Amino acid sequence: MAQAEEKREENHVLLVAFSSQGHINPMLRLGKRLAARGIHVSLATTEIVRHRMLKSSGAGPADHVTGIELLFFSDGLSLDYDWKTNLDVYMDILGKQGPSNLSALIKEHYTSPKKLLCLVTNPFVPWVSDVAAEYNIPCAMLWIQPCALYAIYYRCFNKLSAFPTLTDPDMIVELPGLPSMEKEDLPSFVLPNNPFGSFPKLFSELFQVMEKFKWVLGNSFYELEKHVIDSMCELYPIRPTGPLVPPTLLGQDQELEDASVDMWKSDETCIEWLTQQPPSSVIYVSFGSIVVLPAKQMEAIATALKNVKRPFLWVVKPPEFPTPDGAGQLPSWFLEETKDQGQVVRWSPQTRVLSHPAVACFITHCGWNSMLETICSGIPLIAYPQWTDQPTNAKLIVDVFKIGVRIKKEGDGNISSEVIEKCIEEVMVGPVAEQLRKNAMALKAEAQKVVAAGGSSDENIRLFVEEITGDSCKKDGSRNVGI
Ligand SMILES: O=c1ccn([C@@H]2O[C@H](COP(=O)(O)OP(=O)(O)O)[C@@H](O)[C@H]2O)c(=O)[nH]1
Ligand SMILES: O=C(/C=C/c1ccccc1)O[C@@H]1O[C@H](CO)[C@@H](O)[C@H](O)[C@H]1O
Repeated sequence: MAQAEEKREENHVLLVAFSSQGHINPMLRLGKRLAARGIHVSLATTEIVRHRMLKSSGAGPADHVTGIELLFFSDGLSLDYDWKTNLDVYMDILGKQGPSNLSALIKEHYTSPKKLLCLVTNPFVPWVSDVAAEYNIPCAMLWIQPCALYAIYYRCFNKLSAFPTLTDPDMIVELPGLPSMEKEDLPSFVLPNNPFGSFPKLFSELFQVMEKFKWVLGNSFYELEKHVIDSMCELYPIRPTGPLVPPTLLGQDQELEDASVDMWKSDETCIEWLTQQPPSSVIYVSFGSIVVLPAKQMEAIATALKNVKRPFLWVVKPPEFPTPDGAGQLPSWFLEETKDQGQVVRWSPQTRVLSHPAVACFITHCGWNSMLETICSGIPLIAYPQWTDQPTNAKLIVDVFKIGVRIKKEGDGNISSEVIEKCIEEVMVGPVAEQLRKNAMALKAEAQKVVAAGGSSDENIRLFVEEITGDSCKKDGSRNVGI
């Protein structure tokens, strides 16, 4: 047997991730923390990731990320398939083709699959637990959104609490460990008018068979979400092991190397530009890798940035599937009229941007990775959520973590530039801004503590490793540090 194969047999965990950067990177970072405790780790995802990584780096085959081996399987579709327009079809085909393709990959790469300690999956590929069962391997899930979302979906899809319906769309949702939530605060997938049917179906199936997952790990930390984490103890516990962000943001760069993939090439010139700006002066704006804002909303943000006359750095990622209505594009006047005020890039080195001393606040779509990176950088947020977990993440920012404000939509669903300007001023100057900054700095300090030796997330990882390697006497998945 070749040496690499021998290694795979011994103390090995296979992570399986959905193809988005925001799903793969927390998995890889969990992988690094397992590797630091002597586990051999590989990550399997779909072919599109290999393709995007090659495009972004222009380099040779992407088969390792700082010691973690990458393996790829087909999602059953061509690389240029327009998943954005056909989201439900995409999820359906992935759910049908993924299991057999992953199973074949495991057979091809592991001479004795049964010897794998564990498969770790994430919520958009829940069928991985069936592949694990086929080989009699235990399965864990890394929940890659706030624990609050885990609790909401668990209660909603097991019908343990009342949620809005077509006949009562405006009801207030009351759940243990969480503030009262209006429909604007709920994840879009639990709303009766959610247009993407595949996600409620996926989550409904997933949350009714949670016992397929021996462990549920979370990309969050106990001290950030203690009430809602405690509320799940009696139902199906979640063990927070995060924040799974680059070690530089946690003061751990000396002891831990980062593992992450870049699907888009970042424009490093913005760091140079940031260095020329006064401390805490720049408004950073980004809506992540997927959201494409309608032209009217782009116009409102552009107008607000120009009017506040403060330096800004705006990530405008060209839409993967452009439309003729100008969605996701800057208004034609913007670059010329703001050329001395700010910078626009197609993709930024976000974690370096957020931790740069010139950055004052972040206007964000509230993707959970962006939120954790901001928490670890200690700066306030301006929330402009769009879909999936983002509305709930915005609610947490404002009412639970108290580190930001939210841009409220008008009755017609649009946003006005005046409202955005008000939000910017609120987080930049005055007593509210001061309090938000204080709270943000306190959470940053807490985040550093939980991942350090003996911190709550570090302990949860230690327990998990003990249990998958059989070094523990108690294996019922219920132990959770902080509870
Ligand atoms: O210009 C950008 C915008 C985003 N990101 C990274 O992309 C991820 C976005 O994940 P998130 O969950 O916030 O949102 P998604 O893109 O998945 O909607 C985060 O890790 C960001 O640091 C980046 O590197 N450069
Ligand atoms: O990264 C995604 C992927 C969404 C997707 C892509 C293709 C087909 C279906 C769905 O979503 C982001 O994930 C983050 C972590 O779960 C989350 O916090 C962000 O809000 C999502 O935008």
